[in-house]
Amino acid sequence: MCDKGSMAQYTRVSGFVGLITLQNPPVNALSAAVRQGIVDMVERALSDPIVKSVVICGQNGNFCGGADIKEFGTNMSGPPLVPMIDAIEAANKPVVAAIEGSALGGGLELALGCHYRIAHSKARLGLPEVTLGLLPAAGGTQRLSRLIGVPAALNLITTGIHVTAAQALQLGIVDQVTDHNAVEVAVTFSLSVAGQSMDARRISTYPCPLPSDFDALFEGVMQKVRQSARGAIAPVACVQAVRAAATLPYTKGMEREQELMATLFTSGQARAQQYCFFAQRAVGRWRMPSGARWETSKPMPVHKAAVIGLGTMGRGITVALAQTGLSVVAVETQEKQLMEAKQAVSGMLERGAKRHGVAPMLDRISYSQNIQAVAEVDLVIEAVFEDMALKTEVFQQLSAVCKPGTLLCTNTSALDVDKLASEMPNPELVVGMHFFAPAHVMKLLEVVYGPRSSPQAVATAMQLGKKMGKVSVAVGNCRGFVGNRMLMPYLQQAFFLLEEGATPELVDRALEEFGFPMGVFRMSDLSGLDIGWRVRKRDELVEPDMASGQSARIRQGSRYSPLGDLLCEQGRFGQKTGQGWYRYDKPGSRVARSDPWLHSFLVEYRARHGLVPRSIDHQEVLERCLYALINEGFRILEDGIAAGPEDIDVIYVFGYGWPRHRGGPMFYASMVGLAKILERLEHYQQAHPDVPYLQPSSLLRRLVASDSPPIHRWREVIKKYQSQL
Ligand SMILES: CC(C)(COP(=O)(O)OP(=O)(O)OC[C@H]1O[C@@H](n2cnc3c(N)ncnc32)[C@H](O)[C@@H]1OP(=O)(O)O)[C@@H](O)C(=O)NCCC(=O)NCCSC(=O)CC(=O)CCCCCCCCCCCCC(=O)O
Ligand SMILES: NC(=O)C1=CN([C@@H]2O[C@H](COP(=O)(O)OP(=O)(O)OC[C@H]3O[C@@H](n4cnc5c(N)ncnc54)[C@H](O)[C@@H]3O)[C@@H](O)[C@H]2O)C=CC1
Repeated sequence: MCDKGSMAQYTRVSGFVGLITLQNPPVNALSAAVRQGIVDMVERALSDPIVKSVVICGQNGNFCGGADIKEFGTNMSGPPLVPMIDAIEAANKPVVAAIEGSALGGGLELALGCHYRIAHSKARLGLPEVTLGLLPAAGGTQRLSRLIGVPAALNLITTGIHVTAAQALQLGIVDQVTDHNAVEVAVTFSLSVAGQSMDARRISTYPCPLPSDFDALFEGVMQKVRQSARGAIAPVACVQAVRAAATLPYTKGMEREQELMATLFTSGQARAQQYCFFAQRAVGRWRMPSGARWETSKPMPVHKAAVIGLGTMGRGITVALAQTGLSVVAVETQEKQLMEAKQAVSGMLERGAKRHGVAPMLDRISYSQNIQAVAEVDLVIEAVFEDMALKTEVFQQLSAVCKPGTLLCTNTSALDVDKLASEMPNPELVVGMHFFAPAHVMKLLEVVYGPRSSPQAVATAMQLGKKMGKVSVAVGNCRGFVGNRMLMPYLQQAFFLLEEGATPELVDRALEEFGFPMGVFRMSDLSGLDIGWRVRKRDELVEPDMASGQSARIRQGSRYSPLGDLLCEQGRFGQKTGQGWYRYDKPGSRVARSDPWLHSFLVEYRARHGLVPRSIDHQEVLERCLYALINEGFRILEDGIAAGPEDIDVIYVFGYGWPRHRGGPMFYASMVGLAKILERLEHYQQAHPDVPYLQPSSLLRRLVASDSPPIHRWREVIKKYQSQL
């Protein structure tokens, strides 16, 4: 017997079992139609006298990815989840969830309403609502706390992590894990408990086990989430909801869960985080200005890869490639570096393997000092010093050594990828693969294409990035690509603010309160001040100890702050030298302390240049630093370097610590209001006419003139703008 009409299919199997299958590909999200289907089919199964038990599963080996996130911004209709799940729990016939694939968010809440949960060994379970700016408001906070206890529930709900079936069994979330067909196992099991009372299986009736150190536990977790979430409200609400589970009867706890969800549901933070969810997926559907795009570009197979240069980046890239299962040839010319790299790579692989309970992939890597060793690889990632002449030489050697068709990638952070390609016999095989440090940890990868890069080369780099677990974004070739290019005006404004009266502490505090894990000066100290100094020297911006007065702060016709150069001249390179914008107890130590020397230096510097310090507030810091960065984002869109605002936002959230609950710089601009951003940029530009970065971009003006359309409609305006250029 079978009813295929709705988005929850009903079949009677094994004679007496009502099997309800959710059907909403690709993840069986609980859309209004699916919820209606479940309500109808559960009612049907429970009222059918022949049916003794019920099994709920998902189509195509995937239980349920939770509520349909696309519905959140709309007028939601259809049956609500809470009464639907309550009705399942109240059923007088056993209801068993057969979990294959994912049971996430509302999907897991649905399973928690069932009397038993049987999971396939490859299944993943979790309550990831916090990552969408929400909390599990279909009873998830109340039932999970009762089922697995408060500490474990807090961990799952405040982090949104997915657990494996084995971990879920250990925690007590599922009753059984199987390597066989989970639906068949669930059907057989459901018949074995048919006719029994389900009173002891209704989680909502369980008492919530209280930990002995109750207050200390909640205080500790609250402190932790406040520290790591930096202004995000969802993790705090999650802790409050679990606390309600621990202190209130179930119905009161449910009321509290709903109350907290109501605040989150309509918040800007939830909109921002849900935007990020879809933006992260949208960047995979890349396109190039030539019209080449993801669907029509076939990646080349990559089984064996090489890394050239085993410094900071090369080591991380080697680890990431090996962890993906590829064979890696790692080449380093300096013997000492090679020895150190071998040790470092092995250490990273062993630590990673221990964390994930797998074998380290040490035997996947072969080391060499000779570039001839890469003859048979499918793809090379070059990570030698940031020097165009050296990179050109290495690429020429690679062209001679590698088999035909090998893809040649550079990890340059700012050099001209197209210029490098133009020196090669096969420029179509050259792309940038710009990883972020540490390369085996950071999620972002910018795949940089030039006008000569073939779509196949871009597709291959994008696919490899995905396999490596990276969020890969295809971007055009320009100085600094997307991320580092936008960083320039941000850093510049931070320097100017110091000249005008701010301190590194004040600027950093404003940015950290905004949600960055580190302010611009603490971050610069961590990365090393010498990196920017070297770039500025190459750009001929650095002048030896200049005279005082205005002209000392003008370079190439624009305002310039030599503050960073002056620190470097003193050997203050940041954490590695124990001194930078802050002081550190010793070189390499991480705790940044206020430095009286730096404050006196700033006072003396301002006096020398006739600068009268003024009081600067957080608002000005945010507007000057962030709006200048956003303005450059608009220029990047104008130039076609990024295909859309989502690409920029994903780069900033995954590579630069932009707080996810603020959606990324371009989304943030849309929330602040484009007219306001334009007005403030015009205001600051009038005050600082010698700063080109504050000159509002034409695209920003155009968008404001078009009544500031919502962010998902910017692409239309950009396209029109570009066609008129
Ligand atoms: C499931 C995954 C792990 C699969 O991963 P993968 O295979 O890699 O595929 P993807 O590329 O990620 O996805 C494929 C495709 O599917 C889309 N998609 C995925 N999940 C969803 C989803 N849940 N909804 C919609 N679409 C989804 C994805 O976007 C892709 O499509 P594309 O974008 O076109 O490429 C992985 O996908 C994943 O992790 N998914 C998300 C899982 C998740 O976060 N689930 C939680 C969802 S939130 C939830 O369940 C909420 C609740 O439980 C609470 C419900 C209560 C709601 C009631 C509201 C009441 C509020 C009261 C307010 C009152 C206000 C007032 O008073 O007025
Ligand atoms: N360090 C960072 O945070 C980031 C750096 N990058 C880029 O990655 C590249 C490498 O940077 P780092 O790893 O920081 O440099 P690094 O200085 O730590 O390492 C470079 C390594 O290349 C080796 N090398 C030099 N010439 C070689 C050759 N011909 N063959 C083989 N090995 C050679 C050197 O001996 C050294 O071990 C640069 O282009 C840099 O701009 C990109 C993103 C972030």
